[in-house]
Amino acid sequence: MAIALENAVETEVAVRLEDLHKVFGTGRQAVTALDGIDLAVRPGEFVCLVGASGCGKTTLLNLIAGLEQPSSGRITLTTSRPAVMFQEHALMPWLTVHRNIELPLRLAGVGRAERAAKVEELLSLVRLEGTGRKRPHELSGGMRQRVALARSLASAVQGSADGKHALMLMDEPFSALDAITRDLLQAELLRVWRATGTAVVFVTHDVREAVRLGQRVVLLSSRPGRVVDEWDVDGLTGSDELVAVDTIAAKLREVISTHAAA
Ligand SMILES: Nc1ncnc2c1ncn2[C@@H]1O[C@H](COP(=O)(O)OP(=O)(O)OP(=O)(O)O)[C@@H](O)[C@H]1O
Repeated sequence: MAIALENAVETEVAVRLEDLHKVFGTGRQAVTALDGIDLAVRPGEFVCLVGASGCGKTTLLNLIAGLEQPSSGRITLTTSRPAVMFQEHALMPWLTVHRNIELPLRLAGVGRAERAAKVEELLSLVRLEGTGRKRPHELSGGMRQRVALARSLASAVQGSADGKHALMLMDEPFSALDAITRDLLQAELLRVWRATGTAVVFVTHDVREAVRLGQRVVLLSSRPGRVVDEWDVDGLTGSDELVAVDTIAAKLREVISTHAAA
């Protein structure tokens, strides 16, 4: 069980998971959430994790983020400390948008002038110019998630200032939004991802979202979570994209029904 930080330039892997296990509780109460996960993510790669509810997607992100410790196995990050974005925006309600976004920079000891410039840049990147003085409750749900995205980017990009690759871990960040807002934010995320070159591990139970966003889709089985299959979906459009969605959704249904019958 180890989380190793290595020099990014020496390897083409941003994240490597080797035979990762996670068991919650002990004895008869024990729940095996993850049962031997092997996965590698390249620098700048966008990987989507899909799977049925309870298959361990969030647990996997928490392990990569260092919020939980693995029961066994190895996690290697060549990146700076990963930035995390959850379904709930988790903004500080008493802070303005500007203050929320600059928080990771402040914690990293970045000077005032540089912080201000960076926040302006990030606000423009997520198309929220002019909202810096507002507080979260004055914004729509979609705008709040944009602020959360900007804050995660601040954290990811700041961490990568030392020359390491950036990594963002996203746990169903758009699932609480209405379909139109979700669609817009997916497009925004892709634009921002291309602009920043950060690696992304994105958890969703929505296969369509996974195929639209990801370069690679990884399917996890349910309890215990294992990697069942993966698909290269980079650059698919039109009918190819629809075929990929159908194929992955069929496999997901199969995994769910196998689990239900077990
Ligand atoms: N802190 C914990 N203590 C005990 N069991 C846990 C804990 N966290 C997760 N689990 C269990 O581990 C399994 C995986 O949970 P996890 O939240 O990672 O799944 P998930 O795929 O993210 O689910 P969902 O899609 O519903 O969010 C579940 O059976 C869950 O009950």
